[in-house]
Amino acid sequence: MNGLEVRGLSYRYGPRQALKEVSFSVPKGRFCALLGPNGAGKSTLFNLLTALFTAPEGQIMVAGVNLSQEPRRALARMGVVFQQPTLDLDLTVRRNMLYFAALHGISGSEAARRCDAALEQLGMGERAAETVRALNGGHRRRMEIARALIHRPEVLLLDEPTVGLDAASRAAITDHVHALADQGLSVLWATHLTDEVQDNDLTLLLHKGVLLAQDTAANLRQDQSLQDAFLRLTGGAVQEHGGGGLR
Ligand SMILES: Nc1ncnc2c1ncn2[C@@H]1O[C@H](COP(=O)(O)OP(=O)(O)OP(=O)(O)O)[C@@H](O)[C@H]1O
Repeated sequence: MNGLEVRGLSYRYGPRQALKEVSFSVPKGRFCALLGPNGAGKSTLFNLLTALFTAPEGQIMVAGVNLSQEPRRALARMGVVFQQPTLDLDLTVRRNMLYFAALHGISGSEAARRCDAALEQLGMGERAAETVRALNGGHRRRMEIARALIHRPEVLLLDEPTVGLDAASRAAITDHVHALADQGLSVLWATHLTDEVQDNDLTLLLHKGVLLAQDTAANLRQDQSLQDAFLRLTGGAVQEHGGGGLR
């Protein structure tokens, strides 16, 4: 069974078609990079996958559960890291985590155990007692990812999670999330930064609402850089931007 399965998904803002018949799947234990320049439709796709928008056409299955038919069950199988941080800066890392656990109906020693385990997975175990305000941007992001794991989801969605971070923090976070996929999680990672994608990753290239390609990064790029492969596939619509980015 796939972690995430999307079939024939379309979405319009009035006359503007933001997504057109998008279909893809992310198997269990795979890291899937959703690459696209600004305006490609990544945020629209995320809003549909997280049920913030309702899809008028198409089907989304989360770990085998139909999102439109059983939203609560489907969302319970999904962890989400949104582009905008949503942390209480004045609480400790642990308090933030426990609050989130409580929202999922997890409390007491079970919540404490899960909180410690999730923080360890992101290399954040020693930071549990610090207030979030004292953490740097990279550690705050890692904490948010740990928090998204506390209810043990099967699918993890991340919407441009490294925006605004330095190169070292970006590399640490991408490595941690690749390790989570290796442990069995299905990961969908939206980005416009090609250097966050590894050769073995599934890669979706979204451009103007259409999936132009889906394959491993190695197959897509062949003997080129991924950046150059994108230029080829998008007919030059994607331009180089600092840090291996697409705009
Ligand atoms: N509320 C809206 N009303 C009308 N058009 C919209 C709206 N939101 C997005 N769009 C359009 O839909 C298309 C897809 O936008 P979307 O924000 O999903 O792209 P994106 O890949 O997330 O881009 P970015 O990286 O800039 O966030 C774009 O053409 C955008 O202008």
